Amino acid sequence: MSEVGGVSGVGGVSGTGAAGTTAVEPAPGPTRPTVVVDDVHVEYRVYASGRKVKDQDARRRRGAGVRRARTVHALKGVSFVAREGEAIGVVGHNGSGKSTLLRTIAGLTLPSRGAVYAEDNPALLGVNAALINDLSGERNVMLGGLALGLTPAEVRERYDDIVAFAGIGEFIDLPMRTYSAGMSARLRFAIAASVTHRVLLVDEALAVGDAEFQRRSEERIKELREAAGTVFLVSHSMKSIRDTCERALWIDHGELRADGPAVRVVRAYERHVKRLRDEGRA
Ligand SMILES: Nc1ncnc2c1ncn2[C@@H]1O[C@H](COP(=O)(O)OP(=O)(O)OP(=O)(O)O)[C@@H](O)[C@H]1O
Repeated sequence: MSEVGGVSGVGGVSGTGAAGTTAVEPAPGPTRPTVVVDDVHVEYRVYASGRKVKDQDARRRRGAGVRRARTVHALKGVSFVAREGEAIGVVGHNGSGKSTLLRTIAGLTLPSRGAVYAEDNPALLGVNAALINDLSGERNVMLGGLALGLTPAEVRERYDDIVAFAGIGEFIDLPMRTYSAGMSARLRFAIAASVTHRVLLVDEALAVGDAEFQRRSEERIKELREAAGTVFLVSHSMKSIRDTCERALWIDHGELRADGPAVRVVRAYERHVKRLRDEGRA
């Protein structure tokens, strides 16, 4: 993370044993940062066709058919540091900015202000991963594997495991357009999870499978974490967040409302949702 001056130095805590004495084991410090999100703002420009202008002159002045732009401020000054070995859940209401946060960390959406510094190329593993619906599952495994930086030989080596993990049986020979939403999402997860990423971003993938698939994906996330990676998990399932992550971020209307132990953040978020429900606002 060369752009982050000074940040990579905060992980290690060096021993300070006095001369002539036995070296003192360094106290266990925080692990190395893998992602630094620094005051990130994301604004989308949304174009909508405006009201029809009846008056001809006004129409000419305003330009007939010119669409008016509106700005959606999806992230508003979000900052945090993620570290090696952490699994971080991201919770929040619909439209709060969770997917935008993941897309920004992955470098797919550019911040309008602020910056993201990441070690390695964070891989976004979501239901949106670019596969081609007219190709068979088998061709898509090759395509997805190559897109993740594997060689053709490496993809072939992992092929059977990927197909078994996705659990889509003989459908693997059929075009992906014949798959149910759950089947194609499981295949996307299986392809992306076949590579040990340093930073893995998972968007709702766990919600797509049955209980058995969810158990396997949670296990895989744990393995990736133990391989000293950092995993971000966006989910509306508070159980998945609690079972998989020890830390959670709560995004509320684009702002980071809480960052702390998953159990506490989830509890606070659930209380908030209940309060809104009680007040008839959710
Ligand atoms: N490509 C886009 N163009 C314009 N606006 C967008 C775009 N993507 C997201 N938004 C808007 O940005 C805000 C945050 O959206 P985002 O998808 O990040 O929320 P989310 O928390 O992931 O929602 P959900 O839980 O429903 O998936 C919303 O108001 C959404 O309408």
